[in-house]
Amino acid sequence: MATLLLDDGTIESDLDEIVRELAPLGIHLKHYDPGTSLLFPHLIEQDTITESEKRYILELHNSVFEFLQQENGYLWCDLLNVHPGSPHLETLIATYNRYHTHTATEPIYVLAGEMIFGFVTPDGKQIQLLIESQDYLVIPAGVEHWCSPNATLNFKAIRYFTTAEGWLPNYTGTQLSDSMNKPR
Ligand SMILES: CSCCC(=O)/C(O)=C/O
Ligand SMILES: [Fe+2]
Ligand code: NI
Repeated sequence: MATLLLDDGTIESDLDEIVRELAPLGIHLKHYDPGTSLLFPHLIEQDTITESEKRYILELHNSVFEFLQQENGYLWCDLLNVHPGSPHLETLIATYNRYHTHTATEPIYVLAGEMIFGFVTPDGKQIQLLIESQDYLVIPAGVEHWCSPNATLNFKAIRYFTTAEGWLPNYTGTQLSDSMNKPR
């Protein structure tokens, strides 16, 4: 289940409260737990997944989540797998852990593991959202965010795309706030 860290150090774990905090940014967050992870438990627990295993997971996932593609007009999706042995892991982390926007919506459904997203609220405060398996997050085009795996470096998620080129980061230069790391 998702967890939200507010600028003043408050930690929210109530989904309705987190949804309320994210609403001014137009960010959508749901927790869909249709049991799809039971369709391929052994696959999402292993670090590496072969291309044919990815296709198998995507096929089963899409058979249950077809409504997401129909409701939102997603054109295609892929399975992102991050694990401690991922090639070019440092590059992937450095690519996305700086504030950026996309010209397209960034929808993501978490299959396993955790990922942290950072956002700037309309009043300029910075918040951090931890998403976990069965969380579905949709970041609207143009909304500033960064993202990074947590210390486990494990994350498997379905990424949906509404454009052919996918999510190209446009960096904004906003500095990550260190207010959360200051002693209280
Ligand atoms: C968590 S998805 C992988 C990183 C990415 O594509 C992105 O845009 C994060 O904001
Ligand atoms: Fe992004
Ligand atoms: Ni659940």
